Order: sequence, then C-alpha cells, then structure tokens
Amino acid sequence: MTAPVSADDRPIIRIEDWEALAEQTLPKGAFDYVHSGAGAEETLRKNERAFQQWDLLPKILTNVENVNLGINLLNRQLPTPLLLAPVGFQTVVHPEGELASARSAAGLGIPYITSTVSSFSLEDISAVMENVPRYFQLYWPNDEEVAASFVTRAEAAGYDAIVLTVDTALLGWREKDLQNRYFPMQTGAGTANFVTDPVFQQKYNPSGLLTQEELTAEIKKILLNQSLTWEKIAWLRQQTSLPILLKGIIHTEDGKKAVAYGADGIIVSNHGGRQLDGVRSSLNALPFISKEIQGEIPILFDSGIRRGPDILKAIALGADAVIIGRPYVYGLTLGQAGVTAVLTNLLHDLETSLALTGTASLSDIDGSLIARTGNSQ
Ligand SMILES: Cc1cc2nc3c(=O)[nH]c(=O)nc-3n(C[C@H](O)[C@H](O)[C@H](O)COP(=O)(O)O)c2cc1C
Ligand SMILES: CCCCCCC(=O)C(=O)O
Repeated sequence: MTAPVSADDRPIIRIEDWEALAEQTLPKGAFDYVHSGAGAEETLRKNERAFQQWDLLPKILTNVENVNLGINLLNRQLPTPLLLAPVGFQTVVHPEGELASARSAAGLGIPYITSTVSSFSLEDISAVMENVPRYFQLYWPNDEEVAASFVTRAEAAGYDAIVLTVDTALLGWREKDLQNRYFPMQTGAGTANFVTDPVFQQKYNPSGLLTQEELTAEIKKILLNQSLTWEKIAWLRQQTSLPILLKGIIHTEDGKKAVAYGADGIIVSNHGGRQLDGVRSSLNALPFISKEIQGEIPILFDSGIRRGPDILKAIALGADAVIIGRPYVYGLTLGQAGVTAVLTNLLHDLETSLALTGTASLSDIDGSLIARTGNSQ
C-alpha cells in the first residue's frame, strides 16, 4: 500500500493536514459532526491544550538502541499501547467505514473498539480482525432485552471485552450539528447492529417494513438510557464473562467506584469534548484518578491525543494504554490506506519520542518523566 500524498506530491504527515484533507473532502455536515465538540467547544480545546501544560524530562546516555513499545493489557501482549476508539457512523466518512478502520488496525496489531452505532454489524467487523483483540462498545439501550442481545452477540462473534460508555446518558448539546440539522443516522449509517438484531427486529420492526425514517425514530427511542446507575453493572456482569471497561470517567470518585463495582478497567475520557462542555480535560483528570486506583485495574485514556509525545505524557501520568478517535477518522477520508498512514506516522513519532526521552521500553515510563510546566522536578 503506497503512502497517501497531497496535491503537491508530498506525503501527508501532519495531523493538521489530514484534518484539512477531511474538511476539503467531506460534506460540511459530516466533517462538522466528526470535528466538532459540545457547546462552545471549551473542553474540545482544553483536551489538546492540556498536553502543553506538562513537560517531558528526558534522561540522557541510557542506550536506546532497541526501543520496545509493547504492553500487556487484559492479559494480552500488544505491540503498542494504542487502541482505536469506538467511532460510530463511519460510512459518512468513507463507504468502507468501520471495515476499513478495523482492517487497518488489525494489520498493525492494534485493538479496535467497535461502536454500537457502527455502519456494519459487529459480526462483520469482527470478521475482518484476526489475531488482534476486539472490543465491543455498548450504548446500553433503554431496553434490557436488546442490551442483552448485543452483549451475547459480541461474545459469540469473538470480542474480547465490553466497553460500556457511561458519559452518554443523553447526547451532548452539539451546536454545529444542530445548526447543520445533521444527524448521521438519517443517512442509514449506524443502524447495522439494530437491523441485524433478532430481538430488536422482532420487537420494533416485526413486519420488516419500516422506512429508514421510521427505523431511525425507533432506534433513537431506545438507543440511550438515562436511568442507568452503578447498580446495573452487576446485571451486565451476569450477561457476559467478558471483561467490562467503563468509558467516560473524569471524576476521581467515579474511578474509585469503578473498582468497587467490579469493573475490569476504565477509560479516562470526556468523549473528545463531545458531551458536557466545560468538563476538565482528560489529561488533567488522569493523575488524580490514577493515584486513587493505585494499579488495581488498567487505566486507558482518550481525548486529545494527536502526536507521539502526547502518548508518553498520558502514560507518564498513569495510563496503561491510550485510545485515539478523530485522527484515524480523518485518515479514513482516504479509506484503509489513509487510516494506516495516520497510525504508522503516529507510531513512528511515538517510537522516536520514546527513544529521545532516554527510555528504551515503554513499560519503564513513570512519573519521573514528567512535570507540570514551570514546576521544579
Ligand atoms: C465522529 C465520532 C463518533 C464517535 N462515536 C462514538 C461512539 O459511537 N461511542 C463512543 O463511546 N464514543 C464515540 N466517540 C468518542 C470516541 O470514542 C473518543 O472518546 C473520542 O473521539 C476521543 O477523543 P479524540 O477524538 O480527541 O481522540 C466518537 C467520537 C467521534 C469523533
Ligand atoms: C443518539 C446517538 C448517540 C450516538 C452518538 C455517537 C457518539 O458517541 C458521538 O457522536 O460522539
């Protein structure tokens, strides 16, 4: 696969250039949907800026001839600390959508998290990922039979973990999408897991004759669940033997509760600034949560990662692994080759940056690598 080049025949390396390519290529509604955040986008901006509030403190003369990016996560050895975020509706970016992203991730040994609102069924996405961990992200439908059916299907399709998104009791106030009158499901994207679900079909579309508009309305009615509480984690635990990760934790107390309620891991995340505007940046939430959890369960991190040193900072502040969202979706503008180019560049940057910190193995990173900008060591 040849590396994508820009109009002036130079390789596309900078994430800003991938973003610009997506903006030039996609319809305005689709680009804004991917790019934007909730409200005034204060949190969206804070997520990226937070990385500038921390300095890396490299150590010298340490022999970094052989650099190792490998980690162990949920008892699986992985070649890098990177995972791909659950991102719904990917056919609004490219017709091959999630299949292209998942194929690209699998080709690099990177776990891929399939969204509930994927444009292809969880079974079809699983089928393109071999020998790489697959996680299924659950938007817990407001209908327990459909929720149970999704989890059972994920387990049967070979997924290795359930990622329960807990920051989306309802959709954030997304001003650009409202202005554009844009909801990606209107295009038919994101309905695959519902239309292939026997329980959903039997209960909500028994004749199989609903129009796209009627189907979207039925899905929207049950997609999210405003009544979820911590106690429901026990119910989910009964539905599956897979590890359960909670995605969307920012409050330190919730980190503690996740351990107490038996989660197998958490994802420190503010949903890329797409839910509650004004929330603390994910990066600045991370050290407090990490201090509280004390290594009891793995901590994954997302929101704002754009370059290799960002990954090092997140790991130095307590993350065991990191997740990216928008960067790979911008790459998807050019299909699988674009996703692979974005991921390959990011991993080269990470490898170079790790060596330059004087750390040969990613697993040796600790808090001594980082300090608040302006603070003494
Ligand atoms: C277009 C788009 C769709 C998303 N869809 C989902 C989803 O279906 N489920 C979910 O849990 N998170 C979803 N997210 C949030 C991501 O999983 C992730 O938390 C976020 O993108 C991380 O921030 P980043 O984009 O700055 O890397 C979505 C994000 C984007 C940009
Ligand atoms: C009512 C639709 C909920 C899914 C939204 C997908 C998502 O998490 C995001 O856009 O962010």
